[in-house]
Amino acid sequence: MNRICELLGIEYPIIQGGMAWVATAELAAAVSNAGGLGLIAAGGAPADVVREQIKKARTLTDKPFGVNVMLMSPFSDEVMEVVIEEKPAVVATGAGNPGKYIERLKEAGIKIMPVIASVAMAKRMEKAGADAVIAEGTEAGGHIGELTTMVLTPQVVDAVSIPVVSAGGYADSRGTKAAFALGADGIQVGTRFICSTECIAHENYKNAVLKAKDRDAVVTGRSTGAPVRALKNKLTKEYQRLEKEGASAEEIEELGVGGLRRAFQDGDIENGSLMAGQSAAMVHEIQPCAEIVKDYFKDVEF
Ligand SMILES: O=C(O)COc1ccc(-c2c[nH]c(CNC(=O)Nc3ncc(Sc4ccccn4)s3)n2)cc1
Repeated sequence: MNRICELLGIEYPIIQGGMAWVATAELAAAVSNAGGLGLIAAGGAPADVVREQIKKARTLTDKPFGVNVMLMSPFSDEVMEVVIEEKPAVVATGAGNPGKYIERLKEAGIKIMPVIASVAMAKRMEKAGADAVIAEGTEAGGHIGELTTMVLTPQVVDAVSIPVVSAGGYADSRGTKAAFALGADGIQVGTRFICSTECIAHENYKNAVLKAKDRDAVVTGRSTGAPVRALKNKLTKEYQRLEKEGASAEEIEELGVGGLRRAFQDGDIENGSLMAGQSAAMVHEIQPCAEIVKDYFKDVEF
């Protein structure tokens, strides 16, 4: 039995990435109904919004689903309180160290799967009691680490004995086979699910992903210590100009605030932050989640 399927009680060892603004209850429920594990993104939302999303997901699926808590959010403490009360099957975390929450999450019977971008962090999370780790390579969209999926995954597999989910750059079943060859127990996918029928991202955002070419998912913010991968547009060019001129972190941050909302809600594909990973160039159609999940496991033994 596949260790991720066993741990989470799911049919396919695929997790939908908890992308801020993009991963709503509708998307998470669709992926869970398709046999994977859907994650509701807490993103930067306040606790009551997350509670309402969990309740909504419960009306849309009776399969396991989770919540992805972005630890850079100013609301992360109160969001975690709601998660401990509402008890979704799983909590994934991003952009930080969930160590201080792990004991109470375990007491609540919730599985914990932190995203990590280094071997040291993977070891720290195993020691802290995580049930699995999501090793995310720099190919991923959004806030990223420096190591590629190809070298991070096998090193994390060698470093910990808990199940490893590999994330970053997975676009089709060739990637799934590669992930298993690298020793992973499952994969996490974000970008391709933006182009799912059930995702409520603006059509312009989805079309920008469909149009992306191999080098269009660029990184900004390395100079401020918060590297973020998004599709090349006026905003990323402005970011890169400021960074080249040695602008302050505040000036650069200022540019990014509201970037995700402008892209996701307003469909402003020039001034919005079109967060997406390098797999965008391999996404060619908008499909229902059920078709996407099946495609990742076409002719794949697990
Ligand atoms: O050492 C520590 O304390 C923590 O170390 C870590 C360092 C990095 C990570 C990490 C890397 N990737 C992830 C999971 N992915 C993400 O968290 N991706 C994200 N995308 C958009 C986000 S919201 C945002 C908006 C503007 C600027 C930055 N972020 S968060 N976590 C996790 C832990």
